[in-house]
Amino acid sequence: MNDTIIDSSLRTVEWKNNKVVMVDQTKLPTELVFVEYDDFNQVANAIKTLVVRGAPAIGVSGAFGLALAVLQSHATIKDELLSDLENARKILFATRPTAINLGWGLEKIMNVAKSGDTVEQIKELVISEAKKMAEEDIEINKAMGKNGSVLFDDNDTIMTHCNAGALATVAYGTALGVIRATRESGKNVKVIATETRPIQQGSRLTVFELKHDGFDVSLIPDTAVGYSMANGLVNKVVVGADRIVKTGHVFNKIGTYQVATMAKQHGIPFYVAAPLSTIDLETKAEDVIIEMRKGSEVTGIGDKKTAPDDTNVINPAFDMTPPELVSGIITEKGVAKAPYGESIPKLFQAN
Ligand SMILES: CSC[C@@H](O)[C@@H](O)C(=O)COP(=O)(O)O
Repeated sequence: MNDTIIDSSLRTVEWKNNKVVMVDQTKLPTELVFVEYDDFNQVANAIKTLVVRGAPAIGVSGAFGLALAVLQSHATIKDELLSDLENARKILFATRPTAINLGWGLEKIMNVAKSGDTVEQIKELVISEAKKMAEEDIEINKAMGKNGSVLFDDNDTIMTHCNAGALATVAYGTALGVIRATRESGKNVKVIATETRPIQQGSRLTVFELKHDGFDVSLIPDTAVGYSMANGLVNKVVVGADRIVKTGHVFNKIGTYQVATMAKQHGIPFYVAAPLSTIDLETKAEDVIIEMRKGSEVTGIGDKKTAPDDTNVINPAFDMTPPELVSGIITEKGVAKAPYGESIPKLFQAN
């Protein structure tokens, strides 16, 4: 680990001197490395290879990718610039299919671009909107944290899965934002983080950022979720989400469904924290695409092989948790409870 100071000003992704700067999450927890991009194709590759990951963080990264695309374009008229942007949008959009925030961020920027008249004006509009989205992400996470903190009590031990933390957002986090806000409200909480095989976002990222932040955090293998719940080691769960549909079906990191099912079995409240930008009012649960990733993530850990050659692998990156397992959905506009078909649309009316 280099000696870069990690403090509350650390941004997972940001715009600096007409470049996109990101924490390279593939290097954590051993090295804190920042990468700098001036080409939207590099941003697309960073999203695809998980240099940057987490639904809100890839939403903002997509927006910054389009901000680079306006700077890269040689267009002299509006239509040419919009066509260059559309080309970049498609490349960025094709990187990862499940988290809706990516498409949301790209669409937001495209709409802003279309509202401009001249090439110069569009360039300014796109860059300032992308920067605004990054700043708003932090505000939204803090509002979400505050709304969620009332659901947690002094001395709770909270389980979380994957990384829905500062590193999955621009800063502060969604599920970990709720945990941070709970502590900021004066309550003492402990955290149990699942390892989250195969890419280990739990051990590499969640434990890294919570330890850095001075939390009492314990790491468990994914296989110890049932043990922890059955033995009274945990009394609440909060996770993030990559997409939530109108019916309250939650798409999140693979393994979330197992955690939620086990929580139901033990009468442990299971909460989901996500911004409104993660909610998809249009798509039906059965139509959401689950990203399937390469088998080598499962047949090895890093460079070390852990399965025989030519092993068949099924490696879905996300799963779906049905609404009957979800105790509440925490957003920046309030907490939705079942029936979600009614409470989720109401969150948008409050907007
Ligand atoms: C706040 S993002 C939602 C998370 O809970 C989680 O599913 C996640 O980190 C996203 O997966 P990832 O594959 O790491 O991009």
